Amino acid sequence: MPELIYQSGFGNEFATEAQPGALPVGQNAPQRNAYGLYAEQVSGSAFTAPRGLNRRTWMYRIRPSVVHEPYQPFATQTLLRSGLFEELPTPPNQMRWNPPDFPSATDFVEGITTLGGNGDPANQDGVGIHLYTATSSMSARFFYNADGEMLILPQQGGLRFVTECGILEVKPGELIVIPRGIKFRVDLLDEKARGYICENYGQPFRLPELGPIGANGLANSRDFLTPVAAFEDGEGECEVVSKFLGRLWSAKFNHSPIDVVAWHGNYAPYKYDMARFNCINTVSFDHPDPSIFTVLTAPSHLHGIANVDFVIFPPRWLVAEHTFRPPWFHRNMMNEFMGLIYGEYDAKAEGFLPGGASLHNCMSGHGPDAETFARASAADLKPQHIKDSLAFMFETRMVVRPTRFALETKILQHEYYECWQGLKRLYPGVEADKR
Ligand SMILES: O=C(O)Cc1cc(O)ccc1O
Ligand SMILES: [Fe+2]
Repeated sequence: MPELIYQSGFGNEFATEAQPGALPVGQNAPQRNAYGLYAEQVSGSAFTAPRGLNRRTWMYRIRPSVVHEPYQPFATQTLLRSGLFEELPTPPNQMRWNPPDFPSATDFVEGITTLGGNGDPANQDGVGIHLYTATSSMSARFFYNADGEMLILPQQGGLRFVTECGILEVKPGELIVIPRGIKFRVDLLDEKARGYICENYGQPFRLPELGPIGANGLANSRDFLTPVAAFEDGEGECEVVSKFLGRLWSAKFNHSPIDVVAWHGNYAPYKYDMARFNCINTVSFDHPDPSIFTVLTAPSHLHGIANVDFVIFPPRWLVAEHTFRPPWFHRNMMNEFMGLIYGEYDAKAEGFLPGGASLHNCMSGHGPDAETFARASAADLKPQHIKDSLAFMFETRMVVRPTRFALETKILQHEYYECWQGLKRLYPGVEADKR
């Protein structure tokens, strides 16, 4: 496969054609399109959304999207769940999971396993939080999600996304976002694949405001990559799976839905290499709230309160003076789901594994484990490089309600709470002086 070509910039107005002259000039809907293509607009926002938030793409395709047989319920039982997430009561406990095993002969869609979520796709509010494991490519199956966009984080194994807008490849350390409704197929680049998905039912992810940081920094717009047009002229039978109001549906197509020869617009998949994140942090003392590490934010209707923030803890230098450097003890209004792409997270000495996950919900106390607390309280505060580690957080406004699977699976660590039980009373300071 030749090296893939991408267009750069977050939410740009892109224009791309896989055959010369396929894109009309000066208008969107000519009476007849070049090559006998059909024009189709895909809107990712209301027609009337303000300019800066308006998202739409014009596609020039071999057949319009409407040409298919009716959708039927998807026959395979999967562990994919959606809001309202009411399978079981949500305990206020801190929770942590080991990485999931790899099942055999499961593709990306069949292998999506929901750990929890909040809100309701019917209200376009909230998130679904999933793990995926895959051991086979999707071949003649395609997928689209009408319930939300999907931010996908490979943790093991590379993935090729063959989408209506073109082809993207991602490996662990990169993220990919597939907008609501865009069809795609996932092919494996390695034998096995595993990772995380944040399904965002709400307003699309955008770059956070930078405020006093200035015009540059954190995730820079030019590092987001969108594919160029690429199409399949496939006339064979295939299946399109739709996630619609929390359920999976399946329809027969007599052609590949990846038949977009040209497109222009600002509604398209994108990827980002998290190694490009320009990490900003203290050069004096204490450390800022983890919102300083926000890569992307999806706002809610409440000003300043995200439906979900995507935050990373990338390799960086710790230089804070007279400071307890790991995450402090805390309780939050927001709800924190964390995962680990590789390495070790600086708040946990052990037990939080690459491919695993943790959940600390509204007002549930958490922070460094006893071993980390002891070590960091006594550490020699010379500059320290956190390298080879990438943790992330989906920080969301509403309580993340675990699924039945999440609460009953053997990968749930029932002993998680023990990691804090060694935090002995130090008051009135005699022991503290000795530590
Ligand atoms: O809980 C966590 O590990 C994430 C986190 C890190 C930090 O430095 C401060 C707050 C916070 O929620
Ligand atoms: Fe936290």
